[in-house]
Amino acid sequence: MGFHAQLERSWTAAGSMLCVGLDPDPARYPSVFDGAPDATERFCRAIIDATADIACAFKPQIAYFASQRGEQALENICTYIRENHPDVTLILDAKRGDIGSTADHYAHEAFGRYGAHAVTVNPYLGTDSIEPFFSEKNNSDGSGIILLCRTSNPGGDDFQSIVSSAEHGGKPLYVHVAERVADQWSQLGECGLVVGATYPTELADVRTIVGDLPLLVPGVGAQGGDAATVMEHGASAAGRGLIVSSSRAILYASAGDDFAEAARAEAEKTAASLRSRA
Ligand SMILES: O=C(O)c1cc(=O)[nH]c(=O)n1[C@@H]1O[C@H](COP(=O)(O)O)[C@@H](O)[C@H]1O
Repeated sequence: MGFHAQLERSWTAAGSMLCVGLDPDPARYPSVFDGAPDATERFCRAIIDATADIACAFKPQIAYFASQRGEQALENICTYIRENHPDVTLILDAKRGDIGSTADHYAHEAFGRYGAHAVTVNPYLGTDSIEPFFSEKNNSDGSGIILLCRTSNPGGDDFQSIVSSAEHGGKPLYVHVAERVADQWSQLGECGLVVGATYPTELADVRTIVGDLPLLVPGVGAQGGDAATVMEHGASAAGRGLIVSSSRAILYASAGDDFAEAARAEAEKTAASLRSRA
């Protein structure tokens, strides 16, 4: 099943557009995991099982695993999600982007090794850096890419808000990205875009440009974005179209033995603001 069809299935099954970000930081694990060699895998599985029925997506962040030599744990967790929670969309947050010959390997990593339904990709190397993600060799299941458009961090302004010359339309760079994805890259394969919850005006602009394409919206919870505002500015005409991601606020809702229950309670609170209207 392709990325977009999988996402429709997930929105319906979860009844919400909440994505739980998996950013496992050993320094913040509850003490029950002290000294456990498989702590990362067990911590993530506990969070996954506690939230799977109300989450449309899980989004593991690859750096959190790679920095602790945890690629095998990531692989196991991805397999666990695909096998035990098939209704939930698996998004690998890797923010890849490179020349075609290298992008080929990034695509194989995301879809072949980790079995992701979609992977986050940096658009700035252009069309030939995107094509390998959609080649038959790397992607026979219709997996998708989610392109960074207007990121949630303040420094996103440094480049993404620069307005092009009149010759190029006199628009901010993130608008050029949205237009390119909507008009051209969506013809190559199934796409989505990243727009931070912390920039609701830009979120509304991007929604207008890209029609029904899915928007991954990080920045609620720890970064201060508001879920209800995201719904208001970012939902598609059908009241769907969003993957609203929160990581730390859910993962570390409690440092005690009740961490999984606390994670669920926090996830429920956010999901309630993100109920799809369709
Ligand atoms: O692509 C992303 O997921 C992403 C894009 C963006 O613009 N901002 C952003 O915070 N993220 C990721 O989303 C997660 C946010 O985590 P919390 O702030 O703890 O919810 C991190 O894993 C970030 O790497």
